[in-house]
Amino acid sequence: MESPGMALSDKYGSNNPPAIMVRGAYKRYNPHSVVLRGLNMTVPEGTIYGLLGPSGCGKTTLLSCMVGRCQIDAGDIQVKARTKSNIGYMPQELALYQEFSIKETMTYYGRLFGMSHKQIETRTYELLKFLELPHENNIVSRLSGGQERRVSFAVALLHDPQLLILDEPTVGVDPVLSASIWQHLLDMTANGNKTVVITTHYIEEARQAHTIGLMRDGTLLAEESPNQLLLKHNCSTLEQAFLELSKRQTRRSIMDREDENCNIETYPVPYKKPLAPLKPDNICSKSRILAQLLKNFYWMKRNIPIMCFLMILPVVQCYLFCTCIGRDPQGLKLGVVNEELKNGMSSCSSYPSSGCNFSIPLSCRYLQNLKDKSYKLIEYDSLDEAKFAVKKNKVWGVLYFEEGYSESLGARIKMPENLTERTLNISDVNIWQDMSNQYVSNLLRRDMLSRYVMFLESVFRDCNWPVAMADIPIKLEDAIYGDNNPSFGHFTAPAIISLFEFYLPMVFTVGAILMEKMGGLLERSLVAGVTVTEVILSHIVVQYIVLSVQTALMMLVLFVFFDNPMVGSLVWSLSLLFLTGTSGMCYGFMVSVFCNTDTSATFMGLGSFFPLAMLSGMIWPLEGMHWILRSVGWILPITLSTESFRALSARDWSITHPTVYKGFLSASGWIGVFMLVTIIVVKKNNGLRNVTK
Ligand SMILES: Nc1ncnc2c1ncn2[C@@H]1O[C@H](COP(=O)(O)OP(=O)(O)OP(=O)(O)O)[C@@H](O)[C@H]1O
Repeated sequence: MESPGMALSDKYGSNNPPAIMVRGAYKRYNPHSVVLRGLNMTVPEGTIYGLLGPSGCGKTTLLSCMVGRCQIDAGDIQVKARTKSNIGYMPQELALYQEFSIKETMTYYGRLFGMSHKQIETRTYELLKFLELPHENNIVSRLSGGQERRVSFAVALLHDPQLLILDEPTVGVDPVLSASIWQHLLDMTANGNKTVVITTHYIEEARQAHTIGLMRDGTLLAEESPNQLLLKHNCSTLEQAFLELSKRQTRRSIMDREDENCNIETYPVPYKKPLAPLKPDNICSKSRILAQLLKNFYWMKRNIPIMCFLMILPVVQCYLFCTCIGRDPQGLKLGVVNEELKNGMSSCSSYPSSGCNFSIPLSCRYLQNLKDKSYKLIEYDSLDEAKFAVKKNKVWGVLYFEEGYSESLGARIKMPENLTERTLNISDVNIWQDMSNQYVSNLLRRDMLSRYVMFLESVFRDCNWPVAMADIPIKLEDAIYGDNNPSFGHFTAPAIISLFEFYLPMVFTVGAILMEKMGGLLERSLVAGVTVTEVILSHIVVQYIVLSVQTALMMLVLFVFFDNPMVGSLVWSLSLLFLTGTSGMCYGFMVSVFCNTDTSATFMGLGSFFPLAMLSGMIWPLEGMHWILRSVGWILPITLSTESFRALSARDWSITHPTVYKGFLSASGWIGVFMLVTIIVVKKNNGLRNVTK
């Protein structure tokens, strides 16, 4: 049986060579969804080819394969306009940057096609006039649906391509304009140089096409000129002809199924090697990179609030981190039961705060020391009452001084020979604590001990005894690295900056790539000839500009305003941060090739953020983790770089120190891993393809 599309030129006697030839094309998205089933199609050069068929029959898929958006699994597609810049493609989705003005849109695509400023200007003027579009400064998102569609059409016509592939260009366009669009297409093809393939749902308007391909279930039912089609099937409308052919196809497939000997059409196994996609003119072109950069800057110009947010976010995070985390709690409440002040003795305020007198309540001097450290002391009459207050969470602990505390302490210090166990007990300060909060309880213990030593030293000083005798016999000398009184912030500041340095570029990259992927924008640019290399290069340029500002601001906040230690080489520190930022950006590329929606990217981003933050030794030293988790932690992207940054900032170790260079190696290694995975997936998907429509 003759297959439509196989012998078109014979049937029509057309001398035109084919501009597009499809032979035995098979395509499926998954095993249960075969979209093209051995389709044959011939588009003669210099003609309009109307591709008609019900929704879901595979028209868009076929056009996508023609322009290289996706690849067929088997068969052959030959497109005469070999390079992408000779093709004008209008996808079904609008695929326009909503924030751009019409002029910016035209400039971007014009630059992509290597047009000069003057050429873009002239062509934009012509197309705006012809398509009855509003002024070029209008923003795309503020146009009506039909106007947006016309802008999309104008983009496809902009560089006056040899082959126009239009997926439903007349949807939402009024009949008058639709007629003039068809007239324009007829004029274009009149001299036989330009070819148009067009899909439309308005079957009757396709009567103006030179050839009509009626498509159903992934094959062509017929491929004829409109008149021949009507004559052959004795119909007055194309719609009737299509119905007639559909009925025949349905009858045939029922008969095929009933006939045991019939070869039921199966998917070709093994697949033939798919065709290479249409190539751009070259892998990397200056004009296309410039166009990409231009587009990125247009985007930034139109999204100033987002850009400000991206700059301010790390500053605010660092500020909040330094002010909220790592500082000692202030004004903690402690209960006091002081039996020394009972039995008619007045309050602490009536006793001197110095002197070498053990018959006045020395407990008051110790308590004063605690008050000086911002503790709030609440007096209770009995120990039971005070302990109850701890249980009721009114105080964090209770200090108990027995009657005769000061005399017993004096006796203990002077060590008389008849010192009894009882005297020793009375000279103790008894403390009960709420230990449910590890950080607060440890802090209380630290302060109560250090303040006790200070108190004893002051007593020894007043009594003219050697002050050193009051201290425990351990001498903490000056710190070799870091501050003598390090704060938690000193430990975490390098981790915070590494974490932000990794995640901010990741978020920015995923946001930028997904925005383009989801709206079909990236695919339109890829069809227009942009290469993945160019997309990545132009993104890197913009990313580095943003990252430089973010890094400078974070460094200012963390190391200048909040004075966290930064004693090492600024050049190496910044280099390490940029390397970490680059690995974050590459991670972003990887996430964007795996994810097609914001939601999946958010899950992937969040899903990796928390384990990374926990396991990278950012909040807690790695030595405190279970050895298995510690081993995992060491190989994560920011662990070694954080350690390296700590070594640089707090210890001024040189690049030759293993801790420092391992950070650089780790960040570089991760860049390699992320990019390798990205490239593999991109190659597998034939570009940064979106599997959604
Ligand atoms: N990315 C994809 N992944 C999986 N299935 C897809 C994908 N794109 C299209 N399909 C399926 O392939 C079939 C053909 O879709 P296609 O968009 O090519 O049809 P169409 O003829 O252009 O339809 P319409 O006229 O409604 O645009 C549909 O069943 C659709 O669900």
